[in-house]
Amino acid sequence: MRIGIFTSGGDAAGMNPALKAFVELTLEKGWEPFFVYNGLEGLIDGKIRKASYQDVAGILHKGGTIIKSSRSKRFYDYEYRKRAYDNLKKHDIEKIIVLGGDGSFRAMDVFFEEFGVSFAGIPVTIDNDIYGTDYCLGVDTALNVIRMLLDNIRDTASSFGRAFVVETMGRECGYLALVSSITSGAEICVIPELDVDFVSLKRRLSKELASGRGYVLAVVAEGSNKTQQVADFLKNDLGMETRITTLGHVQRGGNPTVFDRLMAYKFIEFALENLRENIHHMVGFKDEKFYLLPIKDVVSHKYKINDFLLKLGRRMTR
Ligand SMILES: Nc1ncnc2c1ncn2[C@@H]1O[C@H](COP(=O)(O)OP(=O)(O)O)[C@@H](O)[C@H]1O
Ligand SMILES: O=P(O)(O)OC[C@H]1O[C@](O)(COP(=O)(O)O)[C@@H](O)[C@@H]1O
Repeated sequence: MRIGIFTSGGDAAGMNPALKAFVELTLEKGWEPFFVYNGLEGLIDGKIRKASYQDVAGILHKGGTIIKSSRSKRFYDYEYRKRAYDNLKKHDIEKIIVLGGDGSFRAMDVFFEEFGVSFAGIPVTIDNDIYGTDYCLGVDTALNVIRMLLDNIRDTASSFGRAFVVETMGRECGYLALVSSITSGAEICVIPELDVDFVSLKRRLSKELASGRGYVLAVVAEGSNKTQQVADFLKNDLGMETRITTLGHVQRGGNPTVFDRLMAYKFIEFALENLRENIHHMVGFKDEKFYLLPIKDVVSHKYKINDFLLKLGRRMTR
């Protein structure tokens, strides 16, 4: 059997370990692994090549994706999806594994409906915002990168007695900011999922500053659109010298953590074990178990951060 794999949408650490696992486990099964380079764009352009052990040697520790990723405007048009299908047929590729987010899964589901190409989607995004899975590959590495950066910012914040507003990525989801706030001991956490009570915050932080607090760290999710507002609050209401740091794409890079490397193997193994005819599902990880969820269920629901984490985060909003 010939199986293709591609990486699509925002890259994340864990993609390379997953590619390595894919080649090794596919060859062990006596199947033929193929790489589609450059995501959906490469599928349209026929950038498809048989993969070998050599291709995946020495990549386990690398962030990003050695086969490149893309966002594709063309894939929204039937004409280009047909071209993509013809490319797969040319190589006799029967099934696909896609490493990406819900956008990529949606794209492949449309493709499945039109051409019947079975596929398994493995959730990979630093945002950890996909319905049906507690964990998306790459989020652990991103959180560790953010932790390191927040620790660095704390060093300078405390040295100067300043307030820092640190903006994380995450699109509309506050997961990265929330977990980072909790695990870095931030004083303020602002995410789209929680309301902020600036009056209570002022009361609490004024008291703390009066009794010796030397600096303030606020972590703000990009999706809340409140970075400037929080900075203005710290400057005007608390009278603090304030700086904004937007972490940006540094959060997407870095070598994958042990956890992401291990999870990459587990996700791929489960996907290959279940890559039957007519599969058009995501491999989810819930309550410590892998399972399959139809893509239509994934894309028709919104991911919700669990209540326990939200409860911990709420303390930093007031
Ligand atoms: N409804 C759709 N029909 C066709 N292609 C789609 C559809 N939705 C998403 N895509 C394709 O999937 C790509 C990846 O989606 P995107 O949201 O950018 O990333 P992610 O997979 O990380 O969520 C898009 O650039 C687009 O080419
Ligand atoms: O790299 P780009 O195109 O600037 O996109 C930035 C976005 O990609 C992400 O890093 C990852 O998002 P996806 O995994 O959904 O693609 C977001 O957190 C961020 O908002």
